Amino acid sequence: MFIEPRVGNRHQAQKRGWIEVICGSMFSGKTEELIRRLNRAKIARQRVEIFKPAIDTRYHEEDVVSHNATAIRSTPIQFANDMLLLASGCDVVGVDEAQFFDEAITEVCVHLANNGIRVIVAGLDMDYLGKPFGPMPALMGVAEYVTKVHAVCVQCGDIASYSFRNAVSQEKVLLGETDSYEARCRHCFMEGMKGKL
Ligand SMILES: Nc1ncnc2c1ncn2[C@@H]1O[C@H](COP(=O)(O)OP(=O)(O)O)[C@@H](O)[C@H]1O
Ligand SMILES: Cc1cn([C@H]2C[C@H](O)[C@@H](COP(=O)(O)O)O2)c(=O)[nH]c1=O
Ligand SMILES: [Zn+2]
Repeated sequence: MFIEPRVGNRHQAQKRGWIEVICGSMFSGKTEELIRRLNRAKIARQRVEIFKPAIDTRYHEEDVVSHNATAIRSTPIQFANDMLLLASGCDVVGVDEAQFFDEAITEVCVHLANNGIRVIVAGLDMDYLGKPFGPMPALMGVAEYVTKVHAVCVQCGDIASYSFRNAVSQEKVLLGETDSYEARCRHCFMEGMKGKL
């Protein structure tokens, strides 16, 4: 489990920022882990702002909601740059579904962290083809802490790192749940892809 780093006495007067990335497949617990960290920050009376891409309205217009129905209020935004203004004056910034944001998100997160903000970003590391998703590799590169979480393969029960798409669509972006996707291990993902290629 991720434990918040303690800032030593020498730095207590000075606000220090950093970047945390939570990545993995669909159903791996990224959103639950993001909400857990943000709730702990709120308990510590830190000022928290949470953002999600405006396109992700699957469960709720505004809340970030996990597949297990845990939820936290957020601000839907269209562009990563929107965070710069909205996050001013806060201690912690949380971002869900980061894979859907434009490439500018990396620079924005670096800017916020350089200005003393703890930035926690959750997102899919791979798309339905098993390829790196959008800005996630760049975000992992600039992060101090990267946590990869795993789902359970619905085919064999092993740990799952892949999001297998059942729906017939080749669009990179296709919002969905268990109706369109399955968490799968490498072996079961490759087996499923054989039938598609
Ligand atoms: N195949 C699966 N493996 C693990 N958890 C699953 C699976 N299918 C559904 N879940 C549920 O999804 C929850 C995690 O949801 P969430 O945090 O929203 O994941 P993510 O944001 O990574 O998609 C789990 O606690 C569990 O209740
Ligand atoms: C693999 C993959 C997923 N998506 C969509 C499907 C869901 O709406 C989100 C992921 O949500 P989660 O919180 O991680 O479960 O992304 C997509 O658009 N394209 C893909 O390749
Ligand atoms: Zn499997």
